[in-house]
Amino acid sequence: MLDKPALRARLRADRDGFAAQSSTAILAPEAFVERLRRGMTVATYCPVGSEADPTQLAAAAAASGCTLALPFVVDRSAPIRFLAWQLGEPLVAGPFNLRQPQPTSPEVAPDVILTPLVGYDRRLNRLGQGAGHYDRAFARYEKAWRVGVAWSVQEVPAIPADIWDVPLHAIITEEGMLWHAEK
Ligand SMILES: Nc1nc2c(c(=O)[nH]1)N(C=O)[C@@H](CNc1ccc(C(=O)N[C@@H](CCC(=O)O)C(=O)O)cc1)CN2
Ligand SMILES: Nc1ncnc2c1ncn2[C@@H]1O[C@H](COP(=O)(O)OP(=O)(O)OP(=O)(O)O)[C@@H](O)[C@H]1O
Repeated sequence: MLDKPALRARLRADRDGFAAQSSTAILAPEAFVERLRRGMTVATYCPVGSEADPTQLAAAAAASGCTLALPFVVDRSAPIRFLAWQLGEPLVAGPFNLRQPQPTSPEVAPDVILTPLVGYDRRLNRLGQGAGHYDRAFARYEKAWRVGVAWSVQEVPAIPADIWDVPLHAIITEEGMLWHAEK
């Protein structure tokens, strides 16, 4: 099995290749929308490069009366903070080519975390950027519903999991939603 750095390099290249020739979008599956409730806080993200675009999921959450939030990071080592944000509200340039909310936006606790990822497997293990930002956020907000968002080309047979890796509850791709119904 490839180690995490080798798998990341290969999957980033696969994702770039897929995004360059594809014009599909990720739509909000019914099973996702059904779980949303008015007043929930849903953390989305602004895609960078060839990452899957969660805009339709965020729009469905806003339409269901949820409050949106975006991750805010300062560097590799400091944890993510989720800051309140509304669709269309201006963003500022951050590290790693990210676009982030104004740092003065209020911090919020997410009930649903739409999570970017580099790779996933059908057991809902996730491979991220390697900074541990989301793994640490999952440990802090352990009750949140963890939903990975990806292109289907990012699926691999098995992600090598470390002890701190927290599996997802669901993964949404352009092909639909993969999840285990108990959570
Ligand atoms: N769109 C988006 N927002 C996000 C993340 C993410 O993965 N995607 N994060 C997830 O944790 C957090 C930011 N953390 C990050 C940590 C490391 C790198 C990083 O190492 N990027 C590579 C380039 C990746 C590529 O080529 O695709 C780099 O800068 O070399 C990026 C983001 C919060 N916001
Ligand atoms: N709960 C945690 N508390 C503190 N450090 C953590 C925690 N979870 C992960 N880390 C640290 O984060 C680093 C990166 O982990 P890993 O390579 O698994 O990241 P990843 O799965 O790519 O995901 P992501 O960066 O998106 O969370 C590791 O050095 C690990 O020690």
